[in-house]
Amino acid sequence: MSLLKVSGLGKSFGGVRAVDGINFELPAGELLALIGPNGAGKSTTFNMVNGQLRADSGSIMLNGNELVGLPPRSIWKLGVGRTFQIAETFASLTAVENVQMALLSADNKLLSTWRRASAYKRNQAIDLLDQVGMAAQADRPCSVLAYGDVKRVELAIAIANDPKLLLMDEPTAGMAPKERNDLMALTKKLVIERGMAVLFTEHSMDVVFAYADRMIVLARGRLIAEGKPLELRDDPKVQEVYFGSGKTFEKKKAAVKEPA
Ligand SMILES: Nc1ncnc2c1ncn2[C@@H]1O[C@H](COP(=O)(O)OP(=O)(O)OP(=O)(O)O)[C@@H](O)[C@H]1O
Repeated sequence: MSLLKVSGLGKSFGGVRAVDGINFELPAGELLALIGPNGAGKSTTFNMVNGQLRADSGSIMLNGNELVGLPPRSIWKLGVGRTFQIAETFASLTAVENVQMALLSADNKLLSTWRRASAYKRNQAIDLLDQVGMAAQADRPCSVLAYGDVKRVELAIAIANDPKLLLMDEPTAGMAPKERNDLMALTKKLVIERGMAVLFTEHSMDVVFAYADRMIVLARGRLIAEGKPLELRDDPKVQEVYFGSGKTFEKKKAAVKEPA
């Protein structure tokens, strides 16, 4: 049985069918990329899986539990984690304190009850930092860390609750190629070591081809293709909506920065 089974999932905003009856499965231990052009329905799909948006139709089963209709915290408790962007970490806290905060939250403890803040599960927090290669920088404030290192701390925070499924929304956005590869290699290592599944959106096709075990392609809310990335590269439907435009997302983004 797959860890995640999405069936007939749909969501409309007014007259726009943002997600139009999609089906896919994700087994444990797999890195699955969700790709598609702007407005394809990727974020809407993500937000339905983590409970921020309620689906209009369909089902999202995690290990036999229906997630549709549950609030985000219940979904998180059932084992769906997500990475948060840099702005959402506490930059003035040290790396280990950030992970300790995540452990507190996982244990349902409030900050006000955290009497000995610096002592709370410090060893466990250091162990999590060790898993992402950041133990040596545990006591440095996140504000002074390199961008790629902050991303590693974010990963440690995301795995503090021991998720079965980790959602990563554009994990490598804004990173240089070397940092991207390091982060995705680390993600792959965690997937293998922890038997965790990862669903991620990604604009860099290089990252998808190098690291995703499988990918699903959305266009206008519909799932138009799924399979191994290198097998889908030549799929005419994928080329038409994605590569066939002659523009990758990267080029599009670069074009925006160019003077008119
Ligand atoms: N809150 C909302 N209200 C109205 N329309 C929305 C809302 N959220 C998304 N949409 C519409 O739903 C469609 C899918 O949007 P979505 O953000 O899921 O796409 P995406 O694939 O994540 O795009 P991008 O790559 O640009 O982030 C789009 O037409 C978008 O305008």
